[in-house]
Amino acid sequence: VGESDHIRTGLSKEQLKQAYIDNLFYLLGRFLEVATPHDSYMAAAYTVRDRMLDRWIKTARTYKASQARTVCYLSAEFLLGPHLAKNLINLGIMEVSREAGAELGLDFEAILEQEEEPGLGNGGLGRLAACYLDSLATLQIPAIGYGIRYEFGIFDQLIEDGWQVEKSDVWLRDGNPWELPRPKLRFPVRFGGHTETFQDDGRVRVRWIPDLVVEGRAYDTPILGYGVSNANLLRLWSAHAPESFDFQAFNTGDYYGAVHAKVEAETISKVLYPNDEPQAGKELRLKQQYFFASCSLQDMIRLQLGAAGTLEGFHEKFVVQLNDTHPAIAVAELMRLLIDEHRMDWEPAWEITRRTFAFTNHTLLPEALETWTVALFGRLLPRLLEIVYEINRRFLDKVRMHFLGDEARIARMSLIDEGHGRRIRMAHLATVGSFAINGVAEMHSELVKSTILKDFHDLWPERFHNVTNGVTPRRFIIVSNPRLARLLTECCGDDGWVRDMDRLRSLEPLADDVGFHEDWRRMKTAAKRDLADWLRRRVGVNVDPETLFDVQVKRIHEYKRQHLNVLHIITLYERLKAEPNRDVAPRTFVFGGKAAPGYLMAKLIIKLINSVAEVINQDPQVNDRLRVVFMPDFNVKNAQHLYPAADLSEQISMAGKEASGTGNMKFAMNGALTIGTLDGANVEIREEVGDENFFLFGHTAEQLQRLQAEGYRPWEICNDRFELRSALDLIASGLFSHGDKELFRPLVENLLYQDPFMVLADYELYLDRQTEVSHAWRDPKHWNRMSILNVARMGKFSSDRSIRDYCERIWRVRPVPAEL
Ligand SMILES: CCc1ccc([C@H](C)CC(=O)N[C@@H]2O[C@H](CO)[C@@H](O)[C@H](O)[C@H]2O)cc1
Repeated sequence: VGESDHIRTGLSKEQLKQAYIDNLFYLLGRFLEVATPHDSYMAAAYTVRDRMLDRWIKTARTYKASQARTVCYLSAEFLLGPHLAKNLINLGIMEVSREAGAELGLDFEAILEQEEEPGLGNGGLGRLAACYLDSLATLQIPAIGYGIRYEFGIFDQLIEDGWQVEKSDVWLRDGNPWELPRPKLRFPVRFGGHTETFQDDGRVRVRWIPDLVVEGRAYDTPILGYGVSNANLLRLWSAHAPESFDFQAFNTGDYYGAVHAKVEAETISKVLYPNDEPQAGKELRLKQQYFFASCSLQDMIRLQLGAAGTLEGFHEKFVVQLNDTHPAIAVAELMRLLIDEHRMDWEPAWEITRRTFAFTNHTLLPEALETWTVALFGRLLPRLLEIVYEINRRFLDKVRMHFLGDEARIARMSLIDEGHGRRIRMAHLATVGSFAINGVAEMHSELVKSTILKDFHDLWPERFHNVTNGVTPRRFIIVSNPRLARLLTECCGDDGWVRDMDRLRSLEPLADDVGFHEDWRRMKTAAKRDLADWLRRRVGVNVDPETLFDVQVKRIHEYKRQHLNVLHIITLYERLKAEPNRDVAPRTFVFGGKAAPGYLMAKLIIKLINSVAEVINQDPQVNDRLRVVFMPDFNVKNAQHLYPAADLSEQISMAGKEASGTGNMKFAMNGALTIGTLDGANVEIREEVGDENFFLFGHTAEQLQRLQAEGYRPWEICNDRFELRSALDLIASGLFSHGDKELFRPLVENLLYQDPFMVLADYELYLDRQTEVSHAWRDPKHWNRMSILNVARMGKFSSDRSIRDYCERIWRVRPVPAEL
């Protein structure tokens, strides 16, 4: 029976309908008439999964046969988003599935809405990992994503009385049809205890006697490429107790004792840490990091021994990308496995290790650079501490030889920060153990070399690279914005742009085509209407699709400066109150984003946004021209409603703080114009789209540094900026807090007397640029021209380009097409 006509792999409408009915029947014990929307979703998911497994098995067979060099992407976060629509697109069966669903009387949108998104990440770093998995499969690069199967992902965000309220994310409640448990694939991971040395045929070896051993079990999720047969693997580890029930304890009536080991073990993969920059430094976090690093390396060693029977050449078979410092412990763990478990000597083990790892840094914020106290690290991972000490001893010997007598440099470069209570610098461990280090945008990579890793760049300039981030056009154009996707395919003549986005340049000549402008305006307005409907249904707020949709969605953080955006809104409000007939382009401000639960200032900013919204939206004098909305629970699923509908994308971080940003790329790819600072990837977006098609404002990173060096006194800025003074006074007056002058005092005083992220310094420049935006909006022909040129010139920011860069510059891997 040929592939195509097999009921479980065929892609024809009839085969999909039959497969759906069969899955409803045999997997869910349901039939059409009684199936609930969730049953329908599960049956649809299994129908799609079968087609993916078919490709996955053939891919695995092809990779095995070709002994292909494999990229292993180690990340504590994978923000995948809902699977169904994305997999239908990548299989090329979205349209035929819609038809099949219609003929079966199914509500396709309702089925898609059913899916609980796997929120196994916080923000940029986790979503980037997901985009990269999509591009690795689409480019047919043999790759494995390794991470943690958190039982609870990023919290669901409710807004109650304007405040963020966190609800646990029970994403596995109704089962997950996209994963395959691999109960037999399990690895032991040790914690605590002590080490002891012993003689082993004339050599001193070390054994680690742990006082806790947990078991890592694999759960596999196929990741299918777009328009190819390759399906790669995402392997997530879940923690279990080797013995999940202690019968002896039970016999003695110690019921808690009976399940203690089980509970303690499972806690390790229980929940994602919801912090998006500041390091928690919690023991459980270190346990999580070591747990998945160890399971992943043990799995690679199993594959290597299975394929080659030796660990020689391990670094030729595998290249391991460390997604920030969260998996950096892997450097020491590979040494432990090679030396202690596979009885290799230090030197050959180190040669393999340092040729295996590459490290990506995603942030310059000092509080996000992870360090662990030697005390905690040593207590939890005694053998790893010994290995870190030895790596450090040998490394510092080299540094001493290179920089004779420069003890200050030695202290700065050491893996151990001897000050601050002796802490292990994970960024240094990752850097010393890697053959390549990269930042995530040109400006950021330069700052990595000139600031946090300067000493290492002085020592190893050849190891430092830049790979500017990218996003997958499959999810962020085709799934999110099918109208735009159709228009682009029409203009380009085929869908080649989906895998080669530079082809969108062929849109440029249409930037002055009146007819095309009409198509373009219709596409954008329809997306804005969809968002308006969605916001009415979900948030209960009415917005006018004819207004300028000004959108800022990202994690809430002071360096991202959501509060600068609010100051603009308050100033507009005051201007309109003072001069009701003032010519202000009607705007709808949309905010969204989660705050780390312990980050009080970020939570206060959410409250301020909702409080300002409450006053403005109820003010009949202005609410026809100003409307403010905070969209709750910003996640991948909800974001897909926003990117197509935005006219203006707010990328207003303090210059030098946002490593790259990726939301900026998603908005510009969907035709939004960007108002932004010279920060992260904004710099490159402006270069690509043309500075005449980008609303740049603000001080540069150098200018801000100089301002700070000269002694920055934010309160003085207010003295001769009346509107700024007035906006801050209005907040302090209690207007937005029912007269309570205390509520926002911490925020107002922070801005007036510290303002660490230079909000006041950039206020006037921002407002001036925003005035220009309003003028530009008044000229739809000009606006649409800029919008079309933005999309035409965003090819560089496809994650396919990023992955090609990694393959050529760092990983040295080549595509291995899987044959169906
Ligand atoms: C220890 C807690 C913690 C958790 C996550 C992180 C991430 C590095 C934060 C993050 O997501 N950084 C973002 O990474 C994106 C992908 O490269 C960039 O586009 C963003 O600029 C950067 O803030 C730091 C510290």
